[in-house]
Amino acid sequence: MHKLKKLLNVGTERRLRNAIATVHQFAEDIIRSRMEDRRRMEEKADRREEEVDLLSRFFDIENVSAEFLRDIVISFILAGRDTTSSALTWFFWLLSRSPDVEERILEEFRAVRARNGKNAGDDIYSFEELREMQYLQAAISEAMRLHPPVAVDTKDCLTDDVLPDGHVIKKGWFVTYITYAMGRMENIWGKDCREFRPERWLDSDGSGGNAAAVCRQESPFKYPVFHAGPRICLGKEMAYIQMKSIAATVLERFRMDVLNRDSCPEELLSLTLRMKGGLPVRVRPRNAAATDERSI
Ligand code: HEM
Repeated sequence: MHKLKKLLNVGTERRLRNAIATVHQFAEDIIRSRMEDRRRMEEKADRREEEVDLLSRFFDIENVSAEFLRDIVISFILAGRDTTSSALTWFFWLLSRSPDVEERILEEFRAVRARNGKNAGDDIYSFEELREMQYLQAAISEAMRLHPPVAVDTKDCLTDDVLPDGHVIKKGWFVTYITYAMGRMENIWGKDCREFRPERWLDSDGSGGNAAAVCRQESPFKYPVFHAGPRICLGKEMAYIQMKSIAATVLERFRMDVLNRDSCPEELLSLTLRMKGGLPVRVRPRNAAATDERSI
């Protein structure tokens, strides 16, 4: 039926075609506006290397086509936006139920600020300072173990194959792995697999302000949150930097009181694992009176 609908451009196929056109237009507008910025900067001879953004770097590829640029923009928006926001939503919810974890994260901020001769709230954290935040890295990794942004992933087999464990796969079959289930399996993560325990990621337990504790890099085949093998997520490092930067900036300045934190939010499985209804929170500046607050 869908082939007929496509030929006649009716029903769901018509809606799909219109939706694709909207997405393409959105991406093309971003490219046009970036190209104009770049032209203006070049006219003013004001193009500093460190200010060249990711998209502009693709402009420099020889014979790059308009379609290629458009698809790059769409890939990065689809792959990089909903994933990190899903991870942070679940992270903030888990944190609201684990005040001891939050306190350890705040302790880490204080230690990083002190090491770099700064005070809380001075300016946003530098790339190097974010790297030093190994406990925060562990807490975010642990949140994504329990609530992976890409909870289910499916591959289409191009030729007959045999998996390492001997399973035969035929051309055209779909193979699905469920990252969500793998993150909660006792034989992978141990008896406390359902607990939110960032310490499981640290090479030493790091308690008592031990700055040497390092967040372990798990095998992607044990922790396929970013997929594994040759098609592993290209934005993994960028994703950690973004998430740590947002978590650090928000948590250092604000207290996030999650409303209904004792009820478990409903999970919505789409391309990413979303939280039904979002995460309503009451925000107030740290160290401010309880009355000075906003709900969002
Ligand atoms: C918490 C955040 C993120 C998670 C959990 C995540 C997860 C994943 C997963 C599971 C895949 C494999 C999809 C598949 O092949 O079926 C993937 C691919 C990809 N991701 Fe991410 N991602 C995240 C953030 C980002 C960011 C921020 C970017 C870029 C700005 C990005 C760019 C990409 C790209 C380009 C691919 C395709 C790689 C390829 O097919 O060779 N991702 N990601």
